Amino acid sequence: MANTFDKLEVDFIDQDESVQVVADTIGSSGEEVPARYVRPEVEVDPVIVDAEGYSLPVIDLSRLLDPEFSEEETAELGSACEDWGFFQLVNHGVDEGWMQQTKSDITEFFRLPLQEKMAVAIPPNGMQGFGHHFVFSKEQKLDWVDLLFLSTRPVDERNMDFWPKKPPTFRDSLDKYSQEIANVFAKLFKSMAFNLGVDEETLLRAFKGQPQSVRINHYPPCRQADKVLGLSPHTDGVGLTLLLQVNDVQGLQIRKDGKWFAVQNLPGAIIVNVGDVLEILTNGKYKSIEHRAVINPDKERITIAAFHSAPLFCTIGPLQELLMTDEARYKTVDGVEFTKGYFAAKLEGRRYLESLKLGR
Ligand SMILES: O=C(O)CCC(=O)C(=O)O
Ligand SMILES: [Fe+2]
Repeated sequence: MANTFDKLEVDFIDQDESVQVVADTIGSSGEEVPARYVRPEVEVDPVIVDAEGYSLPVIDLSRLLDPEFSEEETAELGSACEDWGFFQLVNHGVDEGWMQQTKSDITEFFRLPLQEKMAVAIPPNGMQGFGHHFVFSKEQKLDWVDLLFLSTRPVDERNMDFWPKKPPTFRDSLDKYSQEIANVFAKLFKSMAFNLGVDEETLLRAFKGQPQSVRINHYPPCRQADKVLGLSPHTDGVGLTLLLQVNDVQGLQIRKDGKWFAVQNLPGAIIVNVGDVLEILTNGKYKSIEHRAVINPDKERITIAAFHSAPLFCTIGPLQELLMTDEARYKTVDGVEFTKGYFAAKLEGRRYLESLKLGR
């Protein structure tokens, strides 16, 4: 069955080179970084480290679910989504065995010879598979990353052509991981609905069918790490993102008070962030915050981001229940328009969300 991403098949972009592989070409060599990867801003941008009195909120899922503590923890969750748009989730209950298996299968996939990874290469103008998204000109700046992007839910919309067959356990472990993460997502949404004072069903309806996709990021090391970016600054065009670091190399930075805050991922914690769609649904109460990924000079870094989106064929706008007490701060658009607008703006270095804001 055709997947939502196949339906979208990016007709709005003319890609000339869908697969640009960093790792197997220039990743570990000591040569000069090619000009199209050089980002002069990385060296000069101010970065906040933990010691400066900032610390990323930590939310405990077991407390959210425990009647004795849930009210207190839900208030913490709300503040984290309002003030930071990011938090670390501990005691999330994701099966440790599957988490480890997923991590080792992902690592093994990226270790395969290029030829074998190309078996699931992103086709021209496609979204799913291994490679690099939206490479459409020789002048365009590129991120220092090779990714594997897959649509994981609804299950019957998966396009297995892009799911690696090697290592042999890859498909099974990603399937289980996707289910575990979908469960966490549903629990978080329940608490968020409570915090927002809206009916749980209303919020879940906005994510009907629980569409989920994963972006598995492989950031090769780079001798001149302060000249490149693994992922350039962006916000996620989805509801919620759950990010797992596959190895213990840090690299995520988030926008805080005009500087970049370097996240120190707690061992085993999942990093959760609010995306543009949730900012719109909550009428701006929860914030979708800009973030980026920096590169390590010696070590590769691997992460898996699970995106929970609104279905493509739906409308995205502030929840009606919130508009009883507040005026709409964002336009309502349909899912296809939103997705196209998000990617088109991103390629121009703009934020689509800004053009949806009302009353400025
Ligand atoms: O790898 C990271 O630390 C960030 C990943 C991310 O922001 C994304 O995939 O959207
Ligand atoms: Fe992101």
